[in-house]
Formats: sequence, structure tokens, C-alpha cells
Amino acid sequence: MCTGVRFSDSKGNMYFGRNLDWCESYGERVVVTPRGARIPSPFLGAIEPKYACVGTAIVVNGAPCYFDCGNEAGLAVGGLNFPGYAQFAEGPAEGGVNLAVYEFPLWIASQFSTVAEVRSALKKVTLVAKAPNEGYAVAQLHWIVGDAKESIVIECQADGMHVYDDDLDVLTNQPPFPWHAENVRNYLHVSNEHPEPVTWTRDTLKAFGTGAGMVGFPGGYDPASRFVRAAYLNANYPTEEGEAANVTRLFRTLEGCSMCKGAGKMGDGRYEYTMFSDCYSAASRTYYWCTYDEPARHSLCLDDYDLDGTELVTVAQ
Ligand SMILES: C[C@H](CCC(=O)NCCS(=O)(=O)O)[C@H]1CC[C@H]2[C@@H]3[C@H](O)C[C@@H]4C[C@H](O)CC[C@]4(C)[C@H]3C[C@H](O)[C@]12C
Repeated sequence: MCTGVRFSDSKGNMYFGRNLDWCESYGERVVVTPRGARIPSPFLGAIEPKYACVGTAIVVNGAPCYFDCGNEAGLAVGGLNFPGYAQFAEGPAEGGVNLAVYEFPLWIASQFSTVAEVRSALKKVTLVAKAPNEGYAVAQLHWIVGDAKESIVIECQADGMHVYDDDLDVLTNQPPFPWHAENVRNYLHVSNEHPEPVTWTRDTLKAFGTGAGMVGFPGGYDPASRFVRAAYLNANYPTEEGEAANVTRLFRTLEGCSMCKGAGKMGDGRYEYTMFSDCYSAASRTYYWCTYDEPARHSLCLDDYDLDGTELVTVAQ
């Protein structure tokens, strides 16, 4: 499963990241798309970036198929599994903007600078069930898109595209986002306060220790439990100053939702675990990541690259 999180620091700088929970690698890399790149697109002809972006992707026939990415203007997007609900158009619609599912994150990050712009542009978009080539399936995803101010969730189902304001700034997996937003209301009693002693009959009861107000906090790896955990941790993390502390905040929040090998099997018997975690810092235009086997963080700063270049830059993850 996957978990995505967004927040802004006290100066209004966005941090956006995700856990990639899965069982196998696709040979993904960290990929920079500069403004001068011309990305082949099945329905548009080419995507011409207005903004350079960086994220984790596979590159198929010159097209970066991003799992998630952030751009130089401070907008970021992540795709998370949504099987059983995701449904895309069989073919392109007449008029409007037709996009293959795999190019959606690139299109968002390369064309827009704010969530408001994306929300408005989506009115004309049809997402078409098209894979990058015959070697891949169409990914069954929904997406979280964030900027310095807000985030939205985009879900395409049998009845069309839904765009939800995400006032919790988190996303996990199925069922649809409105269900998770309601389910969180079951956890209003969960609190970080240390409970005062109470008297029941003639007994005075004292808390065992820190976390006593969190009994009932869901600990599972299922999407609903991770959604509640991510929303609670994101809402309660104390304000931090500076890039390093805020990057740590993002990674620690994700860690609170991460999956350890052995704990949960997929339907086909393989273990699912947090293969990598990442964080895009809009202020420094830096993409940070770490993997399951190597938890030390790596980073790539967009400013270190020629953002007017024409070639994709690919870095081992
Ligand atoms: C599996 C990943 C999502 C992880 C997740 O949410 N798991 C949930 C598990 S569960 O169902 O809820 O059990 C998704 C996120 C991005 C996806 C990839 C990206 O969309 C890029 C290409 C797109 C191609 O169509 C398929 C391969 C692919 C390389 C995708 C493979 C896979 O679907 C990825 C890696």
C-alpha cells in the first residue's frame, strides 16, 4: 500500500512525500525532466514542460512515467493504488485534453504551478486507459496533488472524474477518499494529551504512560488504518523550523505508516513492504529519498541541473 502526505512549514513552504509499498521493483530511478525536453505523448503529440520536475519514474520510449514528482514552482503529485474503483476511458474523448494514465503526473507537474490551476484544468481532462507499452498494465491509481496552500485528491471511477479537496493532506488506498474522510471521525477521542488521574468508585486510576490518550489508535497496515495514522500524525506534529527538521518531519510521519517485510501478504502470497519513501521540498527544490535496505537519505536538488536542457537526467535510486 502506499501513503502520501503534504504539509507547509511556518513560512508557507511545502513538503510532500510518499511511501511506496509494494512487492517488486520496476527498475525505477530518480528522473529530472528539464523544460527543454519534448516528451512523446499518445494524444497530445508531445508534452512541452513549462516547469522542470523531479521524482521517481520509469522511462519508456522517452516518456518519464512518474510514480510521484514535484516541480520547480512548488507543486507535487503522487499516484497511489486504487484497484477495484479506478476506471478510465476506453479511448480518447472528442475535444478537451486526453491523457494516458501513465503521463498524468508528468502532465500535472510540468504544466501547472498551483493546485487551483490543476483543479480548473481538470474540467477538460479525460484520462485514457493506456499503458506506456504492451509490456505494462494500466496502473489502477488515484492521485494526491499538493502545493503550499492545499491538496486535492483525483479519483476516476465508473461515473467519471471526482476531484476532492483534501483538508487532511493525506492519501492512502481504497476505498474512495470520501469514505476515509468520514472514517476519521471515529477517532476524535484519540489525543496526545497525558490523561489526568480519574476516580472510579473508590479506585484512583492513573495513566500507564505516554500514549495513554491514544489507546484505540489504529495500528494496522490496511489503507483505512494508515489513513487515520497519517492524518493524526500530520495534524499533531509540532511546528519545526528549517529544511532539515521539516524533511525529518515528513519522513517520520511516513515512517509511522510504513510497512515492515513479513507483516502482510498480498493476494498472490508475496510480502508487501515500504520499498522506498520520498520527500519533495518546494523551498529548496530538493527531492529526498531512502529505500527499505538503505534508510540513509539521498537527495537531488533541481538547481544543480540545467533546467533548460533537452535531455532527461536519470539517477539510480
Ligand atoms: C504499485 C504502486 C502503488 C503502490 C500502492 O499503492 N500499493 C497499494 C497496494 S494495494 O493494492 O492497496 O494492496 C504504483 C504507483 C505508481 C505505479 C507505476 C507508475 O504508474 C508508472 C508505470 C505505469 C504503467 O502503466 C505500469 C507500470 C508503472 C511502473 C506503475 C506500476 C505500479 O502500478 C505503481 C508503481
